[in-house]
Amino acid sequence: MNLMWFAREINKYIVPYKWLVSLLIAREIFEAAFDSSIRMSLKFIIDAAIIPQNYSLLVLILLLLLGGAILFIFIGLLGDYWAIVFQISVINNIRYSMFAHLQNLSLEFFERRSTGDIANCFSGDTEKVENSLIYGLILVLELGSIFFSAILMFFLNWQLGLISCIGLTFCTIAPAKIAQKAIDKSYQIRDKQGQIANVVQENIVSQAMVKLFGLQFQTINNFFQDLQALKKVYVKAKFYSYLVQRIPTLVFVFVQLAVISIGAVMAYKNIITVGTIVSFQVLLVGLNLNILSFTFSLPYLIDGIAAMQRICVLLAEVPQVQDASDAIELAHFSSEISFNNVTFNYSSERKGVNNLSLRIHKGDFLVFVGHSGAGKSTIVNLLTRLYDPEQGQILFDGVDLRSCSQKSLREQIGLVSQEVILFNTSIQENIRMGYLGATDEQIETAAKDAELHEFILSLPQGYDTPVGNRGGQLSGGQRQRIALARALLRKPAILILDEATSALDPITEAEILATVDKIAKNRTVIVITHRITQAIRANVIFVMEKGCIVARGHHADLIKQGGLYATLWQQVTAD
Ligand SMILES: Nc1ncnc2c1ncn2[C@@H]1O[C@H](COP(=O)(O)OP(=O)(O)OP(=O)(O)O)[C@@H](O)[C@H]1O
Repeated sequence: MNLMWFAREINKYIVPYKWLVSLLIAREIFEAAFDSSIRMSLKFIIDAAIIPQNYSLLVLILLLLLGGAILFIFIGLLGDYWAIVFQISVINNIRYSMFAHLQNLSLEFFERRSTGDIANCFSGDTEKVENSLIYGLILVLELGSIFFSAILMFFLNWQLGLISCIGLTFCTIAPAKIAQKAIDKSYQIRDKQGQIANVVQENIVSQAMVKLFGLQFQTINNFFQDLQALKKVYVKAKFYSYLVQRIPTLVFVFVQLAVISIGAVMAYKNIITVGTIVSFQVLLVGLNLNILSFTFSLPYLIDGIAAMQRICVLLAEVPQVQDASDAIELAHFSSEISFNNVTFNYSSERKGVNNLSLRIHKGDFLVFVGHSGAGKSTIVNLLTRLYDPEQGQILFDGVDLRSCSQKSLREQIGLVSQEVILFNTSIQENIRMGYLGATDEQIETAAKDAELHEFILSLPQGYDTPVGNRGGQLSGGQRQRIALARALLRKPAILILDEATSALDPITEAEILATVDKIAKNRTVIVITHRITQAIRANVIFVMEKGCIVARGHHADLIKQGGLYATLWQQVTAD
């Protein structure tokens, strides 16, 4: 059983709450000691007080037990409170570490791991770890009680104590092998549950499509298959878990039987007193309860270990794009960005760009055109360092992007993409995400630049108007303008529009492009587009095909060259 591994991992999150752990352990020790003392007191009550008729000793023992019981209740309640504070502190510590780690992971990770599965690490997995903490504490308590009982058993009679201890050892060793299997299977359950969470999440966000395409039957059927797969793993895992739970109790029945028989014979032959055999039996009955409670906790611990393994896998993810330890802060963009023989592929099947070289000068208005999948957005991904090139270099004013901090690069870039991400908060707060330190006046200026201000003022709640879930209460054009205002709030040296207007109607598109033209005067602007008519405004056009730049120049030059650009232009103008 990976108990030691689990203890080591969980310990990292427990360290700040060591004082709570000490209090909880002290409570466990007290409770275990008191529990055993009650069982043991019978020997003294019978052999030293009842049989010799020593009334004052009997009263003294009972008073001591009463005092202990009052303390037991008080410490028990206090311990429950400490345990609750301990659990939520440790679990929140794990959640915090995971969340902070996620913020540093590269885009590649979020494309590889499903959202529902990641979310499941925060809810389902942490819940399992939380349970394992609760039951882990019970386990420690029961182990403490078992330990105290074992000492008292030796004290009462070493032969019977030895038989009991051998049996107890077997009770704990026997299920260890199965426990490892149970943990492995439990890990698979957690994985399957992550997949199911993802399916549900995906289904909720794509309800419009499910309904329009009549996919209800198909999705229900697929979901049923997923549930069946979960059931298969679940039954196996839980059966192993329950085996781990059952074996100690079954073995202990034989230990009890052996002790009763041998103890009864010894008492019959006057080798031990009646008080000893009664106390021993009470200890054994108590021990049985301890073992029941101990084994009841094991499945929770198994689930917790599997969940912790998943959490550790997530925490072990290494960001593909990282700042070097000696990363430098980029100065304000002053001259040029150059791509020198850059090659990048998302995977062996997914080609990005191939041996690509280009220059972007300060103040340029560049447009990248080309068919879908030509690699236009990949250039933006590389320029913003969402990915690093496999070969070649990207130099920003002569500094390799790999050697500068991601923050100092991204601070200089304002990006508006086709898919606008808005948070379910007010218009003002959505714009503020562009620069958290912005004043209300700066937000207003950005909104004016994006020609959004008048529209916002026409709303009853003005800048405080909520945008709704994923900006659902606004039109596509309004969402794009918010995204533009957000990008402008950063006062970016480089403004990138990646298919930012592709989804808009021609009138809204023309309005936004006119706004961009005005803004472009003091900036470097990069436009990625399918719509070749937008290229006419550029001072340099890059034509892309299959990850390469196949032509570059002004509109008139490219038309003269007669390649892909001219063909695309002809197609559009012929329409
Ligand atoms: N995140 C990603 N993971 C894997 N492959 C990707 C990813 N993004 C793009 N690709 C692949 O890289 C290639 C270039 O894609 P890219 O998005 O750069 O093209 P594009 O010219 O911008 O296309 P479009 O105009 O359709 O947006 C495509 O084959 C695409 O399938």
